[in-house]
Amino acid sequence: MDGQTLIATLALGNLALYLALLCHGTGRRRPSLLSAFTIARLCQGMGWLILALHAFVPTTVGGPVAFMLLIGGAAMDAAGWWETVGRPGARVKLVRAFALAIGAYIAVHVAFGRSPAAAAAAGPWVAVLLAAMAAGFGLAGSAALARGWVGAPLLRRVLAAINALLALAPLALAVLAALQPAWLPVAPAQLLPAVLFLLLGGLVFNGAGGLLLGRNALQAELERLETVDALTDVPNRRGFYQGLAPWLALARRPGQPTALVIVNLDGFKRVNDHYGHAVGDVVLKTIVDAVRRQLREADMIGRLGGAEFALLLPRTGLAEAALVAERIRAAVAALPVKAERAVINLTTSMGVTTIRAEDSTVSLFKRADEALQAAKLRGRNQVVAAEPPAAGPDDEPVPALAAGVARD
Ligand SMILES: Nc1nc2c(ncn2[C@@H]2O[C@H](COP(=O)(O)OP(=O)(O)OP(=O)(O)O)[C@@H](O)[C@H]2O)c(=O)[nH]1
Repeated sequence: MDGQTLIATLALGNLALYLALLCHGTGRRRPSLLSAFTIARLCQGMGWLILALHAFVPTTVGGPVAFMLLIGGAAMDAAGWWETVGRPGARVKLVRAFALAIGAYIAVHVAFGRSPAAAAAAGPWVAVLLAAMAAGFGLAGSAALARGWVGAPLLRRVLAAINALLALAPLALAVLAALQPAWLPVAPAQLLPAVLFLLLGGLVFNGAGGLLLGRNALQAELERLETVDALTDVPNRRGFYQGLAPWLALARRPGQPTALVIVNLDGFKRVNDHYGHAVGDVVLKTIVDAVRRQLREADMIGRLGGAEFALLLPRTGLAEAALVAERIRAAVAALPVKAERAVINLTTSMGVTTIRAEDSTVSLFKRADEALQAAKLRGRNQVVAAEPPAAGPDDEPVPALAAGVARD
């Protein structure tokens, strides 16, 4: 294929991908009009199109505009890779770097554009400058893909390597053409189809690779949401039960006790009714954060549903667990939650128990729930501990509960 056909193919390929990305989006989800990859495809499609239509567009204007669109597309591709690995903030830095690149290119263009002789002499170095800019953005994308190299999926590592190659190969050729053209096997102009061919391969590989990476990320997120609550980012009921299972098994052996606390927000329905669901969500997240701050590293918090949470406190007896619960109750009661223009104060009721040798998940939660219902019945904003198991003749006496904590 000759250079012109390859340029037209690159224009068509980028614009076709742009249209596909525009139409992407399921159900009520809007097409990804502003996603970095969508902008990148539009920029590069237009850049290559201007070059393909060189017979109709004056070179003095068309050339610089096309190259800037191509470099802008490379910057957006890098931003897209950073978005793919969960760092959308990188886009701002890359846009700033692109603004600097434009400034440098315009300065060079103005400096050498006045005399045709100077422009011809500077030509190879302008090519080096453009290749260096593209390489910089290509390597920025490659760095995003290479994050956490050892644990990263194979596809990401291959994409990182290919993008680094696609960034460095044209730069190396441009430098060689400027410094030692005699070392090149063919004239620099004849290398153009090879470079374009490489870029075309990169477009197809990156398009397919990006799509597969996106699908993998979605799959991983769906698997995560099977055990994690999307709103509060703590284990959901299933995740909590999974974390609880080994402790239930351990309780069959004599040893350190493990406590379970059920936490329920008092009158949470009124928050939703009065301020709306969005404010209710903020309140839930803020209270989960406050509770987390009161827990140890080994403790676990999970969301059972609605405004109800469970705490697993390993190596904690009934009296100590009641103390922890009381500390959490006081912390939440003293916490003013700021949401929109409202400041909301909420209280919690809690039921506390410890895992017994004969417990199943059902019997354990039933006991903690009964203690919680007792706390609600006694007026809310309090902690109630379930009755400890009846002591056998050889058992140690059960220690007294903390002052201010009731026993069911
Ligand atoms: N904002 C928000 N609200 C939720 C969510 N899940 C459940 N809810 C609401 O949480 C409220 C739970 O209320 P309940 O626990 O039944 O009752 P309450 O008003 O807290 O009263 P008591 O528990 O009796 O003190 C209901 O209004 C649910 O609609 C959620 O993810 N976000």
